[in-house]
Amino acid sequence: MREDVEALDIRDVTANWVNAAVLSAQIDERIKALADLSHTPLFFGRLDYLHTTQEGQRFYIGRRHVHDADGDPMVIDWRAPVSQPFYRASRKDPQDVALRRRFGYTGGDLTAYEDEHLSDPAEEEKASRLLQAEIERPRVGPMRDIVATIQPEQDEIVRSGLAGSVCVQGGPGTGKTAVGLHRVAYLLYAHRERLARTGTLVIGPNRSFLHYIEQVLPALGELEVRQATVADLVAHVEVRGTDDAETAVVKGDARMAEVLRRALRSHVTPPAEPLVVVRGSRRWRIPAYELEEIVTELLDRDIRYGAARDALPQRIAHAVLVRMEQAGEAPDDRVQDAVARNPAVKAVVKAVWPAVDPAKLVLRLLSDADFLAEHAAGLLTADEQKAVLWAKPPRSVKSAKWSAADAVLIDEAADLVERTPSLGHVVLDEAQDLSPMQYRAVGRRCSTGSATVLGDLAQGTTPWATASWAEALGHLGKPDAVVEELTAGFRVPREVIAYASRLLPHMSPGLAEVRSVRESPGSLEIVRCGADDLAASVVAACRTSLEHEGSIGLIAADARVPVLAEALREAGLPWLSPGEETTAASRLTLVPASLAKGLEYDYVVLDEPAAVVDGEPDERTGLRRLYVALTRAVSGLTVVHAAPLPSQLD
Ligand SMILES: Nc1ncnc2c1ncn2[C@@H]1O[C@H](COP(=O)(O)OP(=O)(O)OP(=O)(O)O)[C@@H](O)[C@H]1O
Repeated sequence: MREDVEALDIRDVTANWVNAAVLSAQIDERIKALADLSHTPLFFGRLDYLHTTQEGQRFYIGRRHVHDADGDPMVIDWRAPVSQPFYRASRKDPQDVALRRRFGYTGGDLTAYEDEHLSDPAEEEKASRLLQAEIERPRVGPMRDIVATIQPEQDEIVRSGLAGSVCVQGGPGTGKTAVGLHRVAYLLYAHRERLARTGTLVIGPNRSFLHYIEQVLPALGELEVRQATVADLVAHVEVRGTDDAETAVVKGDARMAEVLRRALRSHVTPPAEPLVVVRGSRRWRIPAYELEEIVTELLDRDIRYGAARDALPQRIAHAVLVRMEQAGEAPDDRVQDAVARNPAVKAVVKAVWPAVDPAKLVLRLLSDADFLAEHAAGLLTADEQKAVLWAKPPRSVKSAKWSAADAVLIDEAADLVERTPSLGHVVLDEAQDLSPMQYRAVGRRCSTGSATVLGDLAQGTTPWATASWAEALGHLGKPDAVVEELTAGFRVPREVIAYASRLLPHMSPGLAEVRSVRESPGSLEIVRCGADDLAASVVAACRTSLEHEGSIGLIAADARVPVLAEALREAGLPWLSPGEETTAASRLTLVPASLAKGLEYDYVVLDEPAAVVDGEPDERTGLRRLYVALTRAVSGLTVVHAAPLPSQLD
């Protein structure tokens, strides 16, 4: 295929040099896309259909489509409809599949295969060893794709249609992130043209997380997907300030949207004076009550403040034209445009419907107690108003110490003034941590598209973390999204997840425990030491973990990170920070507990669980943070503690 593209002669098919340059750039892209990747085999599966239906057809399934010299398919793209039974067929529902074969590779070499004769009642169901080997394959570098081993319940989410939004609740390591990314790849395949026009976006909690997942889609051949944090989306101002929890909760509450709406609309002042337009020798007069009718009509219609402001001069001009017609004139559109641009009309618009800068509007709300009280009446209590008001009001938008929550308020105000363009599809990962106002900010970026919302209520660690998906989806503007639950755990071995799940009843009662698909006895070790030996014991545990292949994460309460960094330095153990790529030479990452969410390591050493819990403002958040830290390990977890373990782990 590559040689075919390389041999293309475009001299006779291009009309001019621009065409030629564009076409040859496209050809270069195609050649690049067809490059061999030494560790990525062309196919990972085979399906043989029963003779009765597909004439005994046999398909090889891979990451991309491959055809032979005659153009006949040799490998089918995993996203094509014919590939679907590879992921979905089962003994209960064989979907006409006689044989499903999975291929195993080591490096780029074919080293194993596994057969299932789905239509043979005599054959027993067995757990896939290739799946287990794939999960336990040591990790170096960023997250990998899972195309070869997507599970049936995951596949249903991956292939659900573009029209509907989906929300996935799933415990740690159930594959939510993987499913979300593969869904984007699937949607781009199934709706390529539409999404190329409207765009797709993946939203993650922080830079290091985005860095960790950024290679998955390119490895599947999808290079066009944007990635961002919520903060990136609302970067209208520079964020230099922070809020205490109480303030941030009020600022993130959906009631703030109504406060902003009222405050913005309060800028519209009913006209008190009539309008007089002079044209040539004639004067046209529109009385104040008629201007007011026009303004009221625009206010009542649900259009953006800015759009209404743009429409107002034409509405007024129309009223003038009606007067002209009544007087026997025959004005045309050009006259209407000229009237709309008349200085008298412009002056009315400026007085009645002034331009509003979103950041200035928020600045005033947070600085001016009376202005806030007027628009928050009946919405925010006196205490809540006090919580959001700045103690020392800044002088200008530039000098204000905006917080992350303020930036979201400005985004809301900006959208009230001018509609935020919507993308075709948005994937929102770690969604449980968003405030209602943040959900709204994401929601307006997919208002005419659809969303995939991924999260785990038990891992919510912000003071505003959502308590129910129904509520969150309401704020997102997708109340009809289907909520799916993933309960099979791929990352964390059974023993470790069972240990972490002891926390569930104390922090998120009612949520289902993850069922691990992997039994790995000996994967959990708990080491007790004296307070003076803690750092040394942690370093020793890291050394032991480093004897294994793969990545090692040392997770600790944020406050303990400097102490441990020093201990590692003294011991001569090099380490990385989250977001820095692990390599074969550098495999140990020192992870503050606040950044551990969404990440994973082959072996994890967890420093002093009690400190992780105590690092949070309340016990529930502390236990949730600990739950996140306890569920990052793929092959082994060593917990090292000097202080007593939190009693909920007993
Ligand atoms: N079907 C699968 N085949 C192979 N590996 C899988 C499969 N599903 C998930 N995994 C692996 O399990 C691990 C956890 O997946 P992922 O990070 O997507 O889970 P998550 O639900 O987002 O976890 P968390 O809640 O901790 O963020 C990853 O290494 C992923 O590649």
